[in-house]
Amino acid sequence: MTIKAAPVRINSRESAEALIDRYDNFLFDCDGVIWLDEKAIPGVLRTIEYLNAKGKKYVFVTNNSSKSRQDYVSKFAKMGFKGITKDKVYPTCYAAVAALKDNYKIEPGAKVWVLGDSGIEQELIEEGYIPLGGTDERLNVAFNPNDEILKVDPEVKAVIVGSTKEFNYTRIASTLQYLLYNNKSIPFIGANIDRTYPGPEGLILPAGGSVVNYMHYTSSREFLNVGKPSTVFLDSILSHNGFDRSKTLMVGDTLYTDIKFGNDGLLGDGSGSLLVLSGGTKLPDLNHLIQNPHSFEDGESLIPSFFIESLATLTEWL
Ligand SMILES: O=C(O)[C@H](O)[C@H](O)COP(=O)(O)O
Ligand SMILES: [Mg+2]
Repeated sequence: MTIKAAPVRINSRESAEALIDRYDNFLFDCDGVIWLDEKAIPGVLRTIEYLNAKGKKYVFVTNNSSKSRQDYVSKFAKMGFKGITKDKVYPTCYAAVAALKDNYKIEPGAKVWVLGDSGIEQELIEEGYIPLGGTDERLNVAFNPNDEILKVDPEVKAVIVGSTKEFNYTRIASTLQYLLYNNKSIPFIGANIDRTYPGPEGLILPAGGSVVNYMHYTSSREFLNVGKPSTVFLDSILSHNGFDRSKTLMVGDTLYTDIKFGNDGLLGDGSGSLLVLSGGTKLPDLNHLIQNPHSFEDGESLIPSFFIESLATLTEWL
């Protein structure tokens, strides 16, 4: 068994410069790294501008499925980030639709049931699929066992579940009908496994994985996780962008999604993960992991190569 070295703290000009020089490409998580809900984390924009000036390449990889790539383009622009185009943003609503085609060979034109926010619907429509469920207003009602919406449409070819702030019994019950239909034969795609995410005002909020796992439990069905730490997701991002794995760094705030993504994907020749403490993981959490890696499932794979207070701190040292 190999014991992973303790992460290196980026806390000097030399360590910050060495980190930036070492990597050509950066994968940035969003919630907890770039922003907390609708508020940009102070100073992060300056770090991105610094990387632009240095000619570094980067994309954003978020497990959040609530917004489409186009929505993210608008969100970045509103916060003052320049030149963030659709091809630089990888939310899991996009990854889920890619899985329909690549994993399940479901052709555009098919109907897909959605439990999740509008990002999934928008990405489905963009690829020529027909979303059902999702933000349909008929789901915003108190549960009624005679409701038409509980009747399965036999043309539905897959179910996608992701983050939603509209979680109610009518949505759960209607989604369950599809997951149980025809001997549980309709593919079940989950946008992520995140339990929580860091919201505004220091709030820790339920994330998409809590919705996905609710449906996993109630249906007794496994799901395909298309989000971080999926190596399929990572490989497709690296290949779309022509990023050399050994020169790429993953920057995130969650150990079991972001850091595992970078570590399992062997980024930076095995030293390609940077934890920021501006989101859901705090220093005591990291110390607890380092001291007790074996009390976590696959604990060694959760230990970052580097850590820093925030992405903004990187340029404060330069
Ligand atoms: O489902 C969610 O809400 C997401 O898991 C959560 O927002 C994490 O997103 P990320 O940190 O990957 O941007
Ligand atoms: Mg995050």
